[in-house]
Amino acid sequence: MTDDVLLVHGGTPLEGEIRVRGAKNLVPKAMVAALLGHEPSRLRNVPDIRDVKVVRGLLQLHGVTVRPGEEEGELILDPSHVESANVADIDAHAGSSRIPILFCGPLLHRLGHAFIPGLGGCHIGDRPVDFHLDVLRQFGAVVDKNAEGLYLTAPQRLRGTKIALPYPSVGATEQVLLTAVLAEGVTELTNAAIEPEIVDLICVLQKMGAIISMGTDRTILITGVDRLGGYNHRALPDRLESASWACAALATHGNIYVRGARQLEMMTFLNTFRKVGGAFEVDDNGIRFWHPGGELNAIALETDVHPGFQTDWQQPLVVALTQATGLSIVHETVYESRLGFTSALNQMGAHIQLYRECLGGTPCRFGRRNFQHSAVVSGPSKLQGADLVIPDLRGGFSYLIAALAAQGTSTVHGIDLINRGYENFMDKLRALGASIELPEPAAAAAS
Ligand SMILES: CC(=O)N[C@H]1[C@@H](OP(=O)(O)OP(=O)(O)OC[C@H]2O[C@@H](n3ccc(=O)[nH]c3=O)[C@H](O)[C@@H]2O)O[C@H](CO)[C@@H](O)[C@@H]1O
Ligand SMILES: C=C(OP(=O)(O)O)C(=O)O
Repeated sequence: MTDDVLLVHGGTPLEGEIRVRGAKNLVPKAMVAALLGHEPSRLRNVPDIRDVKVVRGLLQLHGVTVRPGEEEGELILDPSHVESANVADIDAHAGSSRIPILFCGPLLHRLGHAFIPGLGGCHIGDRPVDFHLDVLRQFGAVVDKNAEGLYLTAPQRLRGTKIALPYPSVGATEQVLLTAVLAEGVTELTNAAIEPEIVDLICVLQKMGAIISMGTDRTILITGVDRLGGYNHRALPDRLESASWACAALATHGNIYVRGARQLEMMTFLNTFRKVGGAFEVDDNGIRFWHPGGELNAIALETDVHPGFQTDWQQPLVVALTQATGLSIVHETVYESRLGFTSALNQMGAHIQLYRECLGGTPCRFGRRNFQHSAVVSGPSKLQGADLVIPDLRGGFSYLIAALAAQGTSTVHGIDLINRGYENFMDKLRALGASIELPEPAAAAAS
C-alpha cells in the first residue's frame, strides 16, 4: 500500500522543538474510567492518536457521549445513558488496541454484562490476559471465551477480594482498580504495578470519589463505594514519546527541546541517557536533549517494571546504542519477543547479536525458554538506508530514528501503525528538519 510508506532521507541532525501531550498509556484508560461515573468527566491534554479514537468509538457505542471541550485537547465524556452495544458493532474494533479488556469491570458494574472483542496491541510477546480473567472471576464475574471475544456477566454485585498478581502487570493492576472501586467491600491487591500512568489513573478515580490507598511494597487497598461522580483531570505527559525523541536527538547528533516532557516520570531514563553520553537540561516546561559531541558510551541495560527501565524505552535506545563505542548489553525482561526488530537494524549495518540467555544480572521469566530476549550491540556502526517494514509501535519509531541517522534513503513501510501512539509524528519530524516524503500517489491523496 503506497499510502502507508514513507521515504526517509537520512544524515541530517534533528534540531528544534516539538510538544508531547498526555500519555498514550493513561489517556484511553482515564476515558474508560469515565464510564464508572454518573456525571460527566473532563479530560485535558488528550493527544490525537489512534488508541484514543478506538476508545472513543467504543464508549460511544455504549451510549457515552464524547465531545471536544473548549480547550484544545479537551474531551467531555458524559456517561449518563450507558447502554448495551450491538456485538457486531463492538466486534468491528477487534484487534485495534489492548484497551477494550479494561471495559470489563466498568461495563459489569453499569450493565451486568460485557462483550470484549479480540485485543490488539503490539506483537512483542504472547501477551495473554489470564491475570485479567482470573482477577475478574475473583470479583465474582462469569467469563465465557469464544472465537469472537469474551463475554462476561455479573450475576450479583461484584465483591471485593484479596488478589496477588503473579507478576506486576500494568493492565491487570488497572483491571483491578477499575473493578474494585465500585465492588462491594475491600480489595487488597499485592504485587501491583506502580507505573506513573497507574498512579495517575488512581488520581482520576480518587477525583471521582473512589477510596484507594497505595501501601509500601506494591500493595494497593481499595474500599468499594456505591456511586462515583465525574472528574476534571489533566493527563500526565507521555514519558515514552518524550524518551523516543530524546533517542532521536542522540542517534542523529541532534538537539531537541521536548515541550511537555517531565523529569519526575523519566528519572530512570534520564540516568541511562546520561550514562550513554547524552546531554539534557530540564526546565519548567520541558526537557532539552542533545548529543554533546564526542563518543557515546556502551552500557549494560535491563528493562523492568517501574521504577526500572521501561520496556517501551528499550527499542529507541537500542538505535542510539548502535552509535556507542564498545559492547552494550540489553536484557529485555518484560516481553519475550521485543528484540526481533533488531534484524532490520543489522541489514542497515548495525551489529546486534541476540541470545536466549539472560545476559543481565537478574535471571528473568524468559531464561532457558528459547526466547531471544538478550542482545549485544557492538558499535559504533555506520548505518545505511534500507527497505524497512514496521513491526510494532516502538519498533516503528525506532526504524524512523535509524533511517534518519543513516546515510542514504530508506523506504519505511507500515507507518500508519505509528499513529497509534505518536501524535502528528510526520509534522513533528518536518519541524525538526527531517527530510521525509510520501511517495507520489500518497502525497497526491494527502493534499
Ligand atoms: C496500553 C498500555 O498501557 N500498554 C503498556 C502496558 O501493557 P500491558 O498492560 O499489556 O502490559 P503488562 O504489564 O500487563 O505485561 C507485562 C508482562 O505480563 C504478562 N502478562 C500480562 C497480563 C496477563 O494477563 N498475563 C501475563 O502473562 C505479559 O505477557 C508481559 O510479559 O504495560 C507495558 C509494560 O510496562 C507497556 O509496555 C505497554 O506499553
Ligand atoms: C507495547 C506498547 O503498547 P500496547 O500495550 O498498546 O501494545 C507500547 O506503547 O510500546
